[in-house]
Amino acid sequence: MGLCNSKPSTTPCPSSPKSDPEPAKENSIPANNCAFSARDSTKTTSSSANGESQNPTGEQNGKKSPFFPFYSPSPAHYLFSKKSPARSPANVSSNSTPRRFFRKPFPPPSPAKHIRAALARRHGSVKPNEASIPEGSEAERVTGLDKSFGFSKHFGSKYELGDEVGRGHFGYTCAAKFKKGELKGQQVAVKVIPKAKVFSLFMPNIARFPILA
Ligand SMILES: Nc1ncnc2c1ncn2[C@@H]1O[C@H](COP(=O)(O)OP(=O)(O)OP(=O)(O)O)[C@@H](O)[C@H]1O
Repeated sequence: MGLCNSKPSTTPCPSSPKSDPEPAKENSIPANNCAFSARDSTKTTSSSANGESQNPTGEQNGKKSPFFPFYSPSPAHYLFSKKSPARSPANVSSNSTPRRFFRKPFPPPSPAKHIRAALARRHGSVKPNEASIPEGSEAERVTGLDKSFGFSKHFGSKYELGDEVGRGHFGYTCAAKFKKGELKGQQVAVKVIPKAKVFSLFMPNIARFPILA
């Protein structure tokens, strides 16, 4: 399929019947200017007067594409055909990478661990931040800090809560003072995060868990 844009020549078109002894007349359309000349020529080459195929490879070249109902020069149909070496079972088994299904290296973290850790902290069976390793001289400084993050029941007995000094996304910050101990009277900032917000944000699946509610 195509349009011939060349000038009309005096040589006869191969698709035109050979039996026509006279050259094309002026008012007739020249053979080279005719549309679909390639399709017509395919027809003429693929069959002869005897009905036998003159072009043995013509059948393969003129094969219809599986995607288009007409002739396509694309070799795509060969890839999808059973003759294609890419589809042969021998090549599939020997050359292709075998399919392997790997297991996940680690299981996904269970929310139950967080619950168990919170319970352990609450009941004192596990020291808070036991796994953290202080580095160098920082160890001495860190030991003085209260790192028992969590939900302290005795907060009110330790600190005197003051005014709110600011707000964040998760909670608000208040000024507070130590009530007793060595740090008595020292002012600190206490960040208050409502329990409901913590569990709804970080652990939405166990927000209504009865133990921590
Ligand atoms: N030690 C402090 N002294 C004085 N003001 C403070 C202190 N800590 C926090 N604030 C005030 O509280 C505000 C909120 O502090 P916060 O740490 O909650 O901020 P944030 O990290 O943005 O919050 P979030 O993590 O919830 O998004 C701060 O913008 C600041 O104004």
